[in-house]
Amino acid sequence: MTDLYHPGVPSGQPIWSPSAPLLKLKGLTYVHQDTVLLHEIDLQLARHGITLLLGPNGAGKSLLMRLAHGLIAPTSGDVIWHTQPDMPPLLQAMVFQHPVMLRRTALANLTYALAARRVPWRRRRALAMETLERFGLISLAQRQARVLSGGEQQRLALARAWVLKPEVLFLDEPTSALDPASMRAVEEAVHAFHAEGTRIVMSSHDLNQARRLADDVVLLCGGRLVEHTPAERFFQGPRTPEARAFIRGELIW
Ligand SMILES: Nc1ncnc2c1ncn2[C@@H]1O[C@H](COP(=O)(O)OP(=O)(O)OP(=O)(O)O)[C@@H](O)[C@H]1O
Repeated sequence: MTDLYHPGVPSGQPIWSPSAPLLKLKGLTYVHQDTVLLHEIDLQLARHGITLLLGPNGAGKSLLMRLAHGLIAPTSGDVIWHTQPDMPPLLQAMVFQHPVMLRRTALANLTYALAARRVPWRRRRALAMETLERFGLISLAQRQARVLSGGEQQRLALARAWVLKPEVLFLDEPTSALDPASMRAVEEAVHAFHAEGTRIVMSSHDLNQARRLADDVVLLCGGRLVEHTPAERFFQGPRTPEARAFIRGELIW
């Protein structure tokens, strides 16, 4: 954690700076049964923006997000969130590729999340209904969440994240298997989160989507970080042969 401390300040006193990276991954490595799934990832993410994780199947995108989100522990290396001193940890949420819904109605999935956040019960229903409306789900409020279609569940998962007002949101391929209208709704939601100040990190296989959404792009391949570049530069003139091949639609491993 030493580099979160200003070198000129005695006794390691932390210096808060809004321009410092929000997240640093340092030498992040994840090994499962002697197989190295993530190799010494060094990555710094700015405080604001939308980061797209790209890469072929099995590149390690989900693993990277689960490690950063704290769902699993790295074998070695560090996940360092640079937050203001004396402030509570950042409020984070993650929406999975196949969201897990509670065995309750769509509405109750949201009110339950609000209860877990200790929102007073008098306010929960109104907040949940307002959010369902926003995500085009109001007509499904009383339907069991687990019988909703894949696209509806994705939107409900985003709505559930929305009511939590997270400061950081990880999205794991949130539009895979969605029809064009649902995909557009999810992308609008991503923009809305961003407009509310939520830091977004998401994975996708859709290069057009990455072009539409990304401020910066992280390309992973075979558990290694190949390139981390501002989105415009990534699409106009990627630095690495792997990134050039990936944009051409060629397989990279
Ligand atoms: N808990 C785990 N135990 C063992 N292997 C795992 C585990 N989680 C992920 N892996 C392996 O790690 C590699 C990276 O998986 P990950 O899900 O991160 O890939 P991805 O880039 O998100 O792929 P996709 O685009 O197909 O979703 C894969 O080879 C996967 O089989």
